[in-house]
Amino acid sequence: MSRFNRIATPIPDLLVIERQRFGDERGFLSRFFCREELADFGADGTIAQINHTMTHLKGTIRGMHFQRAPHDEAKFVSCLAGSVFDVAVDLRPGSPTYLQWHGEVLSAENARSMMIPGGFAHGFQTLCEDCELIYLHDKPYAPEAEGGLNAFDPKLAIGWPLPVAQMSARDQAFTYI
Ligand SMILES: Cc1cn([C@H]2C[C@H](O)[C@@H](COP(=O)(O)OP(=O)(O)O[C@H]3O[C@H](C)C(=O)[C@H](O)[C@H]3O)O2)c(=O)[nH]c1=O
Repeated sequence: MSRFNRIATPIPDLLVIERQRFGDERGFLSRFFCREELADFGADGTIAQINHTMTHLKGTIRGMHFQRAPHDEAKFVSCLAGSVFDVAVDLRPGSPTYLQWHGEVLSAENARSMMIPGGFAHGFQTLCEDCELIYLHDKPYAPEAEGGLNAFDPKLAIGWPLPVAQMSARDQAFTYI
């Protein structure tokens, strides 16, 4: 019996994973990640780095970030506090869904994660205050290989749900495609 539900998206290989919860009067236990079980969904299972972000202001956008090959990292993104609109953009050369984006609400409540293969840009907008995300990366941080898309690039036309409340200067400065 798998402890994860696999939810397909319109972009091949980009998946939403829903964690099952085993509840009792104390609360619940859920398996957060499982190399064996998620391998069935195409996850390589290598974890090179785990990052944790806290974002205080509702409406903040972080992204859209990626690392260039050979540092192009797969990410397993989960929200453990609050709720975010999580977005991945397909940057894989030759992909039939090249430059298409898909967004999902990830929250502490819905126990959903975005399983993002290498070759995607990633970003999110917070839907409430004090949102905490955990990222599992299959390759280490390589600042020299970092790139970014402008979250408001008309060529992407990402449907952010809220007016933007805050963005880093770096993110604001990303040029349009
Ligand atoms: C990504 C990363 C950053 N840093 C350092 C670099 C900066 O001094 C500081 C903040 O980095 P940055 O402003 O790039 O953080 P975010 O804007 O939240 O970027 C992240 O958020 C978007 C949505 C992502 O998908 C990426 O995982 C990541 O790029 O942490 C590290 O030391 N290690 C790391 O792995």
